[in-house]
Amino acid sequence: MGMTLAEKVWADHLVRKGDDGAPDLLYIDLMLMHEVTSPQAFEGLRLAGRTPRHVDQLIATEDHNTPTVDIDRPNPDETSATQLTTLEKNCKEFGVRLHPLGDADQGIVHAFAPMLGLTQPGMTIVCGDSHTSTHGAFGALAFGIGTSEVEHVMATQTLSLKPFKTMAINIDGDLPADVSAKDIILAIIAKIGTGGGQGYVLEYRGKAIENLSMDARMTICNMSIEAGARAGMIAPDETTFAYLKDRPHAPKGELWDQAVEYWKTLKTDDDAQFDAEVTLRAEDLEPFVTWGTNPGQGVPISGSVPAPEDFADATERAAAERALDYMGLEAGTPIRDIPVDTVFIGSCTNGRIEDLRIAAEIMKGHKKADSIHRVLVVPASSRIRLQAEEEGLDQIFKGFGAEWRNAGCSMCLGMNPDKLVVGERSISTSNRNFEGRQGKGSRTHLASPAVAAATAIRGTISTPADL
Ligand SMILES: CC(C)[C@H](C(=O)O)[C@@H](O)C(=O)O
Ligand code: SF4
Repeated sequence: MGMTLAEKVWADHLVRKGDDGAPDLLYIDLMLMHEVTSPQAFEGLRLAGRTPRHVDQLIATEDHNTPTVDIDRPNPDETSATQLTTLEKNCKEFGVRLHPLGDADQGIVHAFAPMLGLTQPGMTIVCGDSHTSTHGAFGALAFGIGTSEVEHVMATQTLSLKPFKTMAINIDGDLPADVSAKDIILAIIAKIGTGGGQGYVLEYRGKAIENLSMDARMTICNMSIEAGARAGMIAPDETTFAYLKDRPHAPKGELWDQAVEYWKTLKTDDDAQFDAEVTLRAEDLEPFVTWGTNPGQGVPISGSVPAPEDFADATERAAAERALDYMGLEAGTPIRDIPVDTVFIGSCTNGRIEDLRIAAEIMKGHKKADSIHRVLVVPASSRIRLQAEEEGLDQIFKGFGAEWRNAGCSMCLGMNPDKLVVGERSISTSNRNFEGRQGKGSRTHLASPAVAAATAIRGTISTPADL
């Protein structure tokens, strides 16, 4: 029987097969690191008197605790400053490459690496971060790991783990005009639930996926974790190769030709069997917005806030009740009637150049609604910021009344100065809307850059079609 893409990458990295159901030992090609989940791993190595086994297969950046304004001044938050100086000291001591704040290639860990051509088809890639699934957009087997596993990979460049089950997510047909990659993944999570992908690697397939750009594919794979999956993958193709060509760390010359020959083999065999399959019709999709406190509590923008009794499952009903209370929403309220206070365009889900272009195109010639307190536009990496400035996007954002920021995780999570205050409601292009995610008592609605931009103009949750 044939093999799926994930099974092929797994087999190509098998150091040792586990006996009688024991975990396999898997070789890890690349580990990405940031300031939050690396200190303990470095300390573990130090205490054991070890050094990294392949230091050239490790690379770090600063992204979670970094400010996005006044980056040349001392970090206003002592804990954040300590996190960042600790990473700098550790990388210096152990010889790990680091792109710190202020470096031309600094950025969110899941944005800077693909842009450097470090993320390549067929690789195994890990990071102490749950959105490492982003890199599966290139046909890599990429997944988040815990701090003790970060230490294990530093010391051995391997990981002990059991193979993931495989789930095909088929999306055929053509996407309607105002439907984006973010809407696809929010619809998938709403369909299979935040636990639907538990133990699986999801392979996104079908014409609608093949027609997507690499930025859009990264948006989809990024949120695989929000469906409970370990990883998300898309088979590499000409779109992938064109994105990677001539990037700093991509293979060059003869090595490029050899790499592309191998990369072309990385697709699921026609006779391969997935453990599960889910199918959505692209034509059925529309812009999606979350109403609740997990990424699965979302509805099409034409819908309304559901009532707890709409949920047959008792657990879901109780979760909906709690979510409505936390979000301060009434069942039956049309999504388009919900006013927001703040708009955040950024994160490793939707902070790339295509996302900024979409938002700028919608915001051009408009001003932010008077009812909107703040619009933050935060590029996912410094290179993206420079690219956006070359294209004049920053001028559009500033003319609109938005704040144009330096690269970082920013308001995606409340771990740096970019936070919401209690009760403040945002429309956010990030990937999590948990209670307190963007700051204590914050209320987050997840949506695409197009919906965020249209909402910034109208003040209530909107799509460009509403302008
Ligand atoms: C800080 C890090 C461990 C965390 C994660 O991995 O999810 C963060 O990136 C997030 O998005 O909440
Ligand atoms: S942008 Fe958000 S989701 Fe992505 S790595 Fe940073 S905190 Fe995590």
